[in-house]
Amino acid sequence: MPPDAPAHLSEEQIISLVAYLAGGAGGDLAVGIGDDCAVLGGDQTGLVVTTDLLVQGSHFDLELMSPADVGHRSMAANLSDLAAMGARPAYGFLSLGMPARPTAAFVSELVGSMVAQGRAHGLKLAGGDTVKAPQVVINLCLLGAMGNLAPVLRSGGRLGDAVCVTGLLGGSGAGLAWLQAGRDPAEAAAAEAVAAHCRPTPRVAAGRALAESGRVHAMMDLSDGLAADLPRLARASGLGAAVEAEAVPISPAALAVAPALGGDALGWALGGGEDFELLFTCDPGEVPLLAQVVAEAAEGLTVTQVGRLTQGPGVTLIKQGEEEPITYKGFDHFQEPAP
Ligand SMILES: Nc1ncnc2c1ncn2[C@@H]1O[C@H](COP(=O)(O)OP(=O)(O)OP(=O)(O)O)[C@@H](O)[C@H]1O
Ligand SMILES: Cc1ncc(C[n+]2csc(CCOP(=O)(O)O)c2C)c(N)n1
Ligand SMILES: [Mg+2]
Repeated sequence: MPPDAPAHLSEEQIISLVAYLAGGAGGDLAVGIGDDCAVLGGDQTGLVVTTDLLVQGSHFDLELMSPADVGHRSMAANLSDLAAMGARPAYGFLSLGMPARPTAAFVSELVGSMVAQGRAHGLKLAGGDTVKAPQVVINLCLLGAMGNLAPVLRSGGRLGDAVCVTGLLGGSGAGLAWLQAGRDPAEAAAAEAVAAHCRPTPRVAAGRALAESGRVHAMMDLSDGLAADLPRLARASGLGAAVEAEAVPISPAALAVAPALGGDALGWALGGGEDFELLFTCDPGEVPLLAQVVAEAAEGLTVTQVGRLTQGPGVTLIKQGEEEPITYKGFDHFQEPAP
């Protein structure tokens, strides 16, 4: 253990410790721990690999959503990491843990929805593992193919780059808050937010089109929220970033439920997580062209410039002209609750 390790670790500190123990990329591993996917080299050149573990109570609550929703979300979360590299989904491996006495209806709903979401993006389920577990746990490992394209990494950002996001942010966090407040998911005002949370759309075609354009410098997907994910992209690029609060494309779905829940729509947009939109950087002059590329690839999906890459250090939020360090927090599994 490193001598300066704190007693209790955050999610990010755990990953740093694992990366320290595992050692970095090299040899036939082109990109190891630290990006959305590992990038294989040597005989496996052109393949990227991602894996995500989803656990009842941490990532989904089967009291609040259907097994089909859980299956869809699990596959979407993983496909989103392939999208972030510009990869084409290829093969999936599903490891499933379930309590005793699982029913055919439950497995059909969960896995059927997962397979349908994968197939819609060209992915074939090719294997996995099944065990009894105290609660439902789902691990997907996906392989993506780059073809003749180089994967778009988090580390390619350049000073002065425009920082852009696809789509709208905050809908998923708002939908989760609605469900966790015990509100009726069928209520019209919340339908869009609940759908954003239960049935997110991974931006596979947009990610591929952005990679194909050759004009994107760095890219990742937004799983923990802009407030957590942009610092990762900026740090990987050796830079900082500034975000204009007024430019953040807050989802109308989040704005619609905020008053009823006493919630903060900007907070969901920056820190709610699980929107699974793409975050990318490019020359500021290329934003309109890339917006067109994305709109054509993904049925009118929008691109919004939310800020720029700076010398740093760190990420600042510009609110009504005032620049301050970003205080919104993204999602961390091991975050201690506020005292
Ligand atoms: N237990 C672990 N062992 C090895 N590598 C890990 C472990 N946990 C995370 N990583 C690696 O650390 C990096 C960041 O992981 P993380 O799960 O935060 O990925 P992400 O893409 O930021 O999030 P998401 O998977 O939600 O999109 C990835 O390269 C991932 O493969
Ligand atoms: C029951 C329940 N509680 C909390 C959340 C919120 N949540 C869980 S994981 C995550 C970020 C991405 O995860 P990871 O970093 O593991 O990929 C977020 C925002 C949820 N969806 N369901
Ligand atoms: Mg990711």
